[in-house]
Amino acid sequence: MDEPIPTLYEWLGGIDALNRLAERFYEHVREDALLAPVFAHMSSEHPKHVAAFLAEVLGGPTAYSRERGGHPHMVRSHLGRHLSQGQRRRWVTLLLETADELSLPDDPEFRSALVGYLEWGSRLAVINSQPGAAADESAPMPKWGWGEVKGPYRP
Ligand code: HEM
Repeated sequence: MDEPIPTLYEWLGGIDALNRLAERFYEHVREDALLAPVFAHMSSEHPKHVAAFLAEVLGGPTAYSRERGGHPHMVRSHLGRHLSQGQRRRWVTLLLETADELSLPDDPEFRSALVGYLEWGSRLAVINSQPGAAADESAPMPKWGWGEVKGPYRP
C-alpha cells in the first residue's frame, strides 16, 4: 500500500524543530550587521511566534490563527518597516544556513518547497513594508505543500 505523504511540518520534525530553528536563527540575526537594527525591538517571544506561524503554513497546528491573529497579524507586523531586498535576501540566507546548521532535512524535495515558501513570504513582507501598504483583514493563512505554485499571482 502507498505510504501517506507527510506534511512539510511533519517532515521537518514538528514544532520542536521549528522552535529550535527560530531560536537559533534570531540569535544569528542579533549578530548580523544588516538585520540586527531591523529586529532591535523584537520581544523574546518573537522566535516562538514565528515558529508557530511557520508551523501553520507548513501544514501543522493552527495555533497562530487561533491565538495570534493569523496572516493579517503577520502582515501588520511588517507594515511601515521599509524593508529592503538586501535585508530580505540576508533573512532568507541566514534562515537556510541555520536549517543546515541544525541538520533539518536537506533532501531536494523538502528544501525546494521550503525555499519556495520563504521566497514568497519574504517578498510579501517587503511589499507589505513599503509606504501605502495595508493589511487585508480577510487574507487567508497560506498553506504550503510539496508541489509547485501552479502559476503566477493574478489579482
Ligand atoms: C517568509 C518570510 C517571513 C515570515 C514567515 C515572517 C513572519 C513574521 C511574523 C509571524 C511576525 C509577527 C510575529 C508575532 O506574532 O508577533 C513577523 C514580524 C516581523 N518580521 Fe517577519 N516574516 C518574514 C520575513 C521577514 C523579513 C524578510 C524581515 C526583515 C528583513 C522581517 C522582519 C520582521 C520584523 C522586524 C517583525 C517585527 C518584530 C518585532 O516584534 O519587533 N520579516 N514576521
